[in-house]
Amino acid sequence: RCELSNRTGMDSETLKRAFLNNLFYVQGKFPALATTNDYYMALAYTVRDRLLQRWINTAATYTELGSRTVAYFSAEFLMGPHLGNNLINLGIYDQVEQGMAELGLSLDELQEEEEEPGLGNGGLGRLAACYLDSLATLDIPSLGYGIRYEFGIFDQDIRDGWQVERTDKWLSAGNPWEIARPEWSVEIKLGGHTEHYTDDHGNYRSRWVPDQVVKGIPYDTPILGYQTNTANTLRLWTAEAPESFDFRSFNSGDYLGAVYEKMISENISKVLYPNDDSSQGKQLRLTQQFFFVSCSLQDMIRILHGQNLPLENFHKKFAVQLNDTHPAISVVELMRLLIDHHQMDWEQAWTITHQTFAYTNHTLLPEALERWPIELFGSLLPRHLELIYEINQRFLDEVRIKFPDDEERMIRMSLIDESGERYVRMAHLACVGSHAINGVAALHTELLQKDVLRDFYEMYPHKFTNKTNGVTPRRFMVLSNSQLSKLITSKIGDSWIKNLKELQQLEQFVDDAGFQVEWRRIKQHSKTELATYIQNNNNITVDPDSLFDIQAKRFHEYKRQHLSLLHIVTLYNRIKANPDIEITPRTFIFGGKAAPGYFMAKLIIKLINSVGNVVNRDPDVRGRLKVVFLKDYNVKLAQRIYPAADLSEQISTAGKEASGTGNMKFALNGALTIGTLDGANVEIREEVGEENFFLFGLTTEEVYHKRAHGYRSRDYYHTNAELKLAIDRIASGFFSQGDAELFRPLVDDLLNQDQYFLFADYASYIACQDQVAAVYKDQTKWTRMSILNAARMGKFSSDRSIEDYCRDIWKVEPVNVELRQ
Ligand SMILES: CCc1ccc([C@H](C)CC(=O)N[C@@H]2O[C@H](CO)[C@@H](O)[C@H](O)[C@H]2O)cc1
Repeated sequence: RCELSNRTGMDSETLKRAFLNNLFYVQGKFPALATTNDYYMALAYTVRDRLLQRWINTAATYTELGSRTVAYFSAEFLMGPHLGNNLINLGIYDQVEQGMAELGLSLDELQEEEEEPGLGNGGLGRLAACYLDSLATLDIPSLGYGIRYEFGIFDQDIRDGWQVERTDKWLSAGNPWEIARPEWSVEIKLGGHTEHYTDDHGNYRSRWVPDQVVKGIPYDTPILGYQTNTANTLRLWTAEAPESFDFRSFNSGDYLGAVYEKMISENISKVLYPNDDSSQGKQLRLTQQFFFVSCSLQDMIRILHGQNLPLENFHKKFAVQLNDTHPAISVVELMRLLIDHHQMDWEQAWTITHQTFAYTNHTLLPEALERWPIELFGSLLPRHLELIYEINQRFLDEVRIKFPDDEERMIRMSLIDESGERYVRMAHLACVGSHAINGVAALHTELLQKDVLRDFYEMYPHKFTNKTNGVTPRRFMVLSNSQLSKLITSKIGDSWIKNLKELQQLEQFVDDAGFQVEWRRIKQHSKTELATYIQNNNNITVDPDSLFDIQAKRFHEYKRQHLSLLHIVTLYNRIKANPDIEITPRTFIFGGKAAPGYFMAKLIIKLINSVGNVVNRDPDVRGRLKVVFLKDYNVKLAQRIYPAADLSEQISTAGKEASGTGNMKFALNGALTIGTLDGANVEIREEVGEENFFLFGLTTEEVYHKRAHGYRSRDYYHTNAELKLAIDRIASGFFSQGDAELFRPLVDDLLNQDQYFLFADYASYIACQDQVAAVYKDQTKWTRMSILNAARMGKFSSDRSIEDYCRDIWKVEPVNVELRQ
């Protein structure tokens, strides 16, 4: 018992003792020799013990009850650093901070030591992480299933203004937050051919004879809820060769051959594809998707059997959410396992499959919709291709009945794209194989139903619902903005952390001068913290009193980072035209990675740094404008940025950003939003009130209309003097030491295509920004709007999103976990 108490006690003394114990017995170090990493590891293991107690009790409870479980299938989980989040959810952050201080250590510094698991690109991966936090906090039995990439999203360095990618060796110092479970390894097949035979009951049977077998090893990470005993599991798969050494080849002197299998297999979970929103169609990517899906489904069948539940109840036990099309092969793999491995008949297998899966679409961009060449697909997954043909046949029979004599529709809806080298359309497979389909914001779901998935909406209107995204207030408020959270709690208590709608109660203090001063002081504090970070990392001095205007997200032309650049150049031109002009001092802060192969996105990063080099040094500017590019934007850096923002840039072309989630995190931290009516901006504006939102730009309908009726961006260039001056300034080479060629591709694209309507939205954007500058001068008004923004963001908690999924799609109930051991 005392040993147990020392490993589960939550008071500062016990924690300190356990910490020193782990430094000694786990790290094998004593203070004189210990490195910061030793201290971090010792603390991590101390916290892990408290997690394990809840983890084991949770698993025991679920096993006993055979609880219905949500399985969240995602190729990406952008978890962020674990230490701080686990301290918050355990409710021991302050005790540990005090304990460490008493030992002469800084908890902040120890947190800095943790390599964040960057197992995702952006929005989709981070949403999965927020959802795991909410599932546990709401006591919903759930499993996250994905890939344990050896190398996550690349580390971004900036060299001479250009993005440079560095390998993300996140596991090099070990990972105290995971436990390997080799005992639950499974094997998956790849390649080869299929054979068909009649079994001794006269049934027509198929078998898959692979030409490669790979082992999948699960690594489990506990996901603790906030102030609850529930700790769910994130199960990530690593690929290994079944035999790590082939002695036969070795003995025949073929040393390379001896480890060839090992190398090939391990490549499968080697690295995350760094593309965000454009499918490359690489074989390894499909192999990765099939690998984790097959491992996960086999694992779920093992769990079912372990709880003596019949396979026929698979869909009763598990609700599987497909996080975009990346795991869509699941539909076929479950059919194969049920029919080929468990001799189930087609109808029953299909009923179970259809009722198990639900599909979330996260993007409208055509280039992001995955479709696999039949050739590639069939060579890697020959049995699955056969099953897809069968699924397609039966599906098209259904379509023909509902829409007779509509060949066009058949061709449009088929799982097979017959054009070119022929392709498998993964979004179609996901729609046909799922009982529910959802978009991630009201406007996005509407556009899916009206456009991208229109045929499927007409075929299955009952399947479609909207599930507006959300974010976890634990990491993005309590952990990353503790001062603001403490102020809020001091006014309305702390139950807002689990019931974000309660933030609304802050409205009663909106005109309370003392509260306003406190609110502004805390924002100022966060801005000063970020200013220090910028000084240390970018060697740029920024004024914390200036308006912090921030755009932090992946680089993509539809997100229009180059539109806010046009604003910066416009302000600069105004100053150059009249240095005494009255301008609200602004600090423009950018953060975000570009997919390594995305030339235009990388050129925009270069342009930001080039404009910064000139503007930040120009004496005429007198420090009134500063441009900062914060490198290596990730979850850890995001936690520094959201609390320090005055203005949140959400300026995508209407109809392009499915939802956005950064927009929610900025507003929850008191930033005001300048944005278009796109994605979740629409709902944010509805909640906070149009008078507290800086709206500009074309609506989705107007964009459709302009695109349909021939849009000539050059006309805007010729009719808007400030726009022309800004473009000419860039085109002249002024920001590139006179090299007019450098940014020509960007300028030419805007003058000739401008497929994202920057020029069409320029005037209204600039006018809106001038309005922003005017309001910022009235700090009382600004603070009032800032308080109202945060107070009215309750809807955008990922807890609300998860409650919607549980009610409408997963039909799953919370399970209460007692700490019995
Ligand atoms: C195949 C390459 C690839 C990789 C990732 C993706 C993701 C769907 C891109 C993504 O992260 N989409 C973002 O998802 C967020 C969560 O729903 C939304 O808030 C963003 O608007 C959407 O861009 C598409 C294609």
